[in-house]
Amino acid sequence: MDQSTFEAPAGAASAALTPMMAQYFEIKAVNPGYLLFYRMGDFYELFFEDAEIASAALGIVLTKRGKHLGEDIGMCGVPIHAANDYLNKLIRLGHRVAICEQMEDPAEAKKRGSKSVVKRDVVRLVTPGTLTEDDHLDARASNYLAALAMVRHGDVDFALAWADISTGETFVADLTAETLADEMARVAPAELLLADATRAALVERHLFAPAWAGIATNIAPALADSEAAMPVLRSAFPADLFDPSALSRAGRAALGALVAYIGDSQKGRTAPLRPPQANPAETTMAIDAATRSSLEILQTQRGQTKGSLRHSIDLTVTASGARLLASRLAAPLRRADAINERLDAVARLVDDTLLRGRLRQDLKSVPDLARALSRLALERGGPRDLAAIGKAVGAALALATHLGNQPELPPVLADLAKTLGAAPRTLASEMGLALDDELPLLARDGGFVRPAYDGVLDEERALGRETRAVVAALQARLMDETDVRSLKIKHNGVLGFFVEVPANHGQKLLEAPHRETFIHRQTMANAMRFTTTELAELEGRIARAQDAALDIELRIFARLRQMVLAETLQLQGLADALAELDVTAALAEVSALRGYCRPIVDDSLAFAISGGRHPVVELMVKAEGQSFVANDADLSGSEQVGGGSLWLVTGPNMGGKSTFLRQNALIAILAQMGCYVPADRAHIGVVDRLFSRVGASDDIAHGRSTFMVEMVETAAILNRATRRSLVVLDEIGRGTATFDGLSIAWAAVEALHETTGCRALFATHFHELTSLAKTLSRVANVTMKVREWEGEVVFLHEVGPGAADRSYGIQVARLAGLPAPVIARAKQVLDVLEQRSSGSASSSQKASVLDDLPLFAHQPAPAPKGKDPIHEAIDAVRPDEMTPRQAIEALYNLKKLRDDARRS
Ligand SMILES: Nc1ncnc2c1ncn2[C@@H]1O[C@H](COP(=O)(O)OP(=O)(O)OP(=O)(O)O)[C@@H](O)[C@H]1O
Repeated sequence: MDQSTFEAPAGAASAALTPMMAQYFEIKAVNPGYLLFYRMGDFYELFFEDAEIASAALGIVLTKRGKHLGEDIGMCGVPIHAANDYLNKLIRLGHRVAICEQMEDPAEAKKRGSKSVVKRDVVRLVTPGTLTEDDHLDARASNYLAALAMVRHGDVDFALAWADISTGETFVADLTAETLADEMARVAPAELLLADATRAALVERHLFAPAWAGIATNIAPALADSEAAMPVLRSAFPADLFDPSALSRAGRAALGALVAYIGDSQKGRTAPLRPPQANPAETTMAIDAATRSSLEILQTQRGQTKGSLRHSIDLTVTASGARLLASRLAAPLRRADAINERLDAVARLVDDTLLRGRLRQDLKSVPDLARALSRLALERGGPRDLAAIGKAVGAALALATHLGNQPELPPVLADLAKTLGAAPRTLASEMGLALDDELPLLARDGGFVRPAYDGVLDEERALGRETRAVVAALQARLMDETDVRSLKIKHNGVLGFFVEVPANHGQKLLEAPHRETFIHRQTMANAMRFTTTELAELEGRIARAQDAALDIELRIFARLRQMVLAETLQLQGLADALAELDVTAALAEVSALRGYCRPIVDDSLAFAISGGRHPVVELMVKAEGQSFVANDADLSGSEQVGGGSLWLVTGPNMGGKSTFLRQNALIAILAQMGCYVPADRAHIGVVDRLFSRVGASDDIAHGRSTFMVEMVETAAILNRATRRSLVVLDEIGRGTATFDGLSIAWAAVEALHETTGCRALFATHFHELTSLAKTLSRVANVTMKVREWEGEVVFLHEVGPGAADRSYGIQVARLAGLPAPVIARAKQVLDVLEQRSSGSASSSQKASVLDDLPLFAHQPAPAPKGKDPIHEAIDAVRPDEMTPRQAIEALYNLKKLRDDARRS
């Protein structure tokens, strides 16, 4: 333990710093903004304000340790063995932590003088975007660190670079003011690096989303400099795989900042970043932030995975497969040939149940290769990570054999078989030979090398075991010599080996002749402890054997680690292949289990879905024992006719409009990510951009009303949608006065039809809009069918041609439990308004009818009484006065009345 002290010496001037305090302040000063975990023996201690923050956040005791400038120094401590949990909690709460370790043995420091302080240094900065440990990460989600850079000249405004250091994936993309928010929504980084000037420019241009404030880390402008970035990037990536000069200035600046920040946070350890993929969005379907949220692709609008599209189709069996599935869902493809290649692979596994089952079974035991590799590279890995690599390689080879035995594999599967088959076999065999079955988390705990792997290690271990036998023999001898039968040789961390006798025999050993042999160490309540020269020598031999064995094990660990790191690129490729195989098999599984169909995907402007279902609502409805009603949609068009078609969807609230709208957007996403779709048949001409505005949203944090948000989003659609886009819009114009709203909706439909020519579904309660179908050739009216029965509305959830004549809002309000007087009053008002708009009454008549209506506030309208025979029969029933027989008869009568009513 470090003997130096943190406290100012008693009586010293209050400003005097002990050497340790000086060291603390020095380290703290170069790591501003971080809570400093300052290692002292078996604890990380936090001081001053850090201690106050951490004790409040972690619920641990805040104590005092001496004074500084006349004030108490607050302190709290975190034991080393539990540090990970505390760290995790702090990071989740948005704190950043600098881990400061002791860089030498306290004995070393002592050699320099009794007052010397143990050398300490920060070995790692822990931030939300630089996590690598399994305890800190969600195994099934990527954890991106992103850097945003801006240049004020040239054609590119912004660039975003992002990487997951737990897997090495790295990307960089040029962005414009328009695409910035979309890309941020797709990447969803855990931490965003940006310089103050960039942030200010974004805020000024209303481009800084409020949510980014919570993940933003301010970096020095010099870090995001396009020139300074060049040497950083040249040394980070192999020249033959990546040429930084091919990037835009902004791209270089962003990527340079990202790499430099990662380097700094890992304090010299190299994260295994892969050569960056540039501009990944160029080949994928553009989906803006509002659409992602509206369609609940990766998470619901409440931020939960359950209930999202991902949750409903994720049948992957590995963590890396789950991460890849999520990134494919977030970025469906835009090229028909690439999509069809994926679909070919899925189709093969849909058809071959046996092969699919076998692959999935084998995949289940594949460990997370990419994350194990990353930890090893960052010197944070242990024996279990080595074993994971060996196991993954072994599994890859087995999978390659299953696949390789199959005739005529589609290209994607053939490529996967090739990559898997080329896995570095020696790693699997070496790890199998070297590593034991039960492994410690950390190499320094030792005991992980399998017996018979290393001759010298076996010898040292045998020596350790032998000396233990010698200890047993010594105990027997001492027992005989002293004639104390209860004498024991024991071991603890403080004394090492010692002889223990019960208290009543202790005196005997303190006296001649035994006192020549036994040296007193400790007196306990019930026992007395001694040592002997022989025992001390033996202890030295055991300790030396243990040290020697551990030393050999650590050298073996280092060699195995080097073997693994030498194959980094190949192992990363292998991790990708394993994830891709898992995703392909999982999509095939979901397609087969749920009766999805293979979509035809081409470059036409088709969008023809027969028997389409909503992948999430279908599961929910089925879980409630009901069946989901499948619906067709046909928005197909062509260049010749001026583009795609637009369906105006009318129908009652709760009739299933939103579900129908969303299901078609989700079908497009699933098809283009390379999955079968929930439909009987589907033909989709590739969609370049998807827009979906379904369900109200407001943005109070941004100071914009629901209507304002709606208009901003509608503007984005009208400005950005192309002929290839799919637009799904729900009730545009509902948030303002009726006529304003109607006019806006009317003009938006005309613009989509006449100018954009995209394929669109447009749900509305403005029934006036349906007359557009008469004048606009590619507009068609459909409606959600309902049936009315005894004043109740029954939703059929079926889409049929035509327009709804009513919204049934009042019936839905009654279902929702609005008080009966309110419902009755609403009906009266509706009747008057309908008469007025039908023009059957003169204006003075209408006014007087409205005036004559009893006002709800003064005189609640009576709840409507049942006048039909069923209600009358029920009213006539007096259960207390009935015999069982009469009750049965009454029941039969009621059923008969109900049947009569149905027939009429
Ligand atoms: N095709 C369907 N088959 C079976 N049930 C359905 C179907 N479509 C919708 N539903 C059920 O009806 C409920 C309401 O659907 P939805 O939210 O789509 O209605 P809506 O017409 O958009 O209503 P509102 O206009 O009030 O938003 C769903 O939660 C679901 O339970």
